[in-house]
Amino acid sequence: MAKVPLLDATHGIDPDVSPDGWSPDLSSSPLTFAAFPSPSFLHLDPTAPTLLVCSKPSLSDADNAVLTSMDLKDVAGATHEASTVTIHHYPVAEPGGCSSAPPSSRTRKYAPVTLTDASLAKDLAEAVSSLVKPKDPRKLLIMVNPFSGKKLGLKIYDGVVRPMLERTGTSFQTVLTEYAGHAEEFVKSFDFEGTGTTGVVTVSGDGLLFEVCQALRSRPDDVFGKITLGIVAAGSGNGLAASINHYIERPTASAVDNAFSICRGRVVPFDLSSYEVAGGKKYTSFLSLAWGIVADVDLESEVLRALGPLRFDVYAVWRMLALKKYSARLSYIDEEGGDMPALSEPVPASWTTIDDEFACFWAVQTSHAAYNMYTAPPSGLSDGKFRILVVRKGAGRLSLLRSFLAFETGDHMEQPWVECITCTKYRLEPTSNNSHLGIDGEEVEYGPIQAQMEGSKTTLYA
Ligand SMILES: Nc1ncnc2c1ncn2[C@@H]1O[C@H](COP(=O)(O)OP(=O)(O)OP(=O)(O)O)[C@@H](O)[C@H]1O
Repeated sequence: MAKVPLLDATHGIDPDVSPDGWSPDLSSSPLTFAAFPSPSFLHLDPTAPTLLVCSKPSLSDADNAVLTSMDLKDVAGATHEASTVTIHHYPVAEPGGCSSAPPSSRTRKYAPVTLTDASLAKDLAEAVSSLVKPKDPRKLLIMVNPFSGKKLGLKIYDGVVRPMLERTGTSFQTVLTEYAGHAEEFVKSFDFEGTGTTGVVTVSGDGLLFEVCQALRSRPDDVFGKITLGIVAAGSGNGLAASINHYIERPTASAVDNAFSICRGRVVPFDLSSYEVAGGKKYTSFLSLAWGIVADVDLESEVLRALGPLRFDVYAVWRMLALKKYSARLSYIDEEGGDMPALSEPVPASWTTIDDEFACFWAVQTSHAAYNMYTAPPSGLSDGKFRILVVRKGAGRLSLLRSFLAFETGDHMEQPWVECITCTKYRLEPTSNNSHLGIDGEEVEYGPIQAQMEGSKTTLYA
């Protein structure tokens, strides 16, 4: 079968046609217009970024039938082996019937095409790949926690992430963490520049990415501004993955979606914040600070880890029945710029201060603090604010229980006993010594703590 002429892919196509910045690079190369033996033909539709498998070699044939179509937004790449080309197509499953449910996660659909000769297969695979691959050369450092959540980290890596990275020709190196602190040690001394590494992706819960961030902040080379972070959900809480899913407007997105975004290289600005605890130790955070009942549920429920995400619900009920009194001084301000006072000094007079008992205290900077906790509906991934959710004393167990149930939908924002404080700097000084402090789900030193929003210091695959 003869190779049919090239279709000029640049002609008549608006490169900005895709509303969310996923427009393929249609200016780079015309797509080879290749003949399949069936007989069917692969076209790039000149009016939309779509690959069409048609029954005729020319789109202009009036009686041409479109056998199948693939939106380029859903194509991760194409590979070839001998004369077979495989187009790696990951469309989003639409809800069935008349359901009004939102589209769910991506699933892989094979589009294997056998051509008459290997060089044609190579041309076609390269042409499709060049349309969808990120423009800049990339190399990713993938860190996998085999013990995240229900210990599915390795399975998700081997079953989803590694094959997709390979299929899309993404360059990467992988480290399986062997103990808590391994990722931090590794990243601290990793040669990003020498290896040409441009991104760090964890296949884990939020905890492993938190570890990576502490290593990145400790480096002298300000590497946050030079790399992109990514996460493929494999943990128990998965707050960042849930926030990304919310950002891309697909709440049920899965590890396949996370990996797809990483392979396609869609990058968005991402906020980081800086925490300081007594003694001067600092932490970098991307998610939350929990104290009081929220921290107790998150950190004390570690003993129920075998239950997976259910451990939070079981422990929350117990903690609410045996409710403690948590008292603290909370000070905050919502201002751009300005320095943070030393933790040992009083806060400036311009700050607001509350001395009280708090049934709940949860400071978050993304929409979701966990996969089922839509804690801060106004927050995105980079809006430069903390949202502190506070329930003060007097609300009672029943109200608190109603808030915990409402966290899943965000309805707590309508409850009169829930305050949502928006700020860029805050300090929490616990005056009761009966709880924990957890940054991004990881326990830190108990005592006075203060935080400053640093804004979009880095980027994130989303
Ligand atoms: N090989 C390992 N063995 C034991 N612990 C590890 C290992 N690798 C990493 N860790 C630690 O495990 C902790 C939890 O990891 P991770 O966040 O991946 O899962 P998770 O706690 O189940 O999820 P989430 O943080 O979303 O609730 C982290 O503090 C990390 O330091």
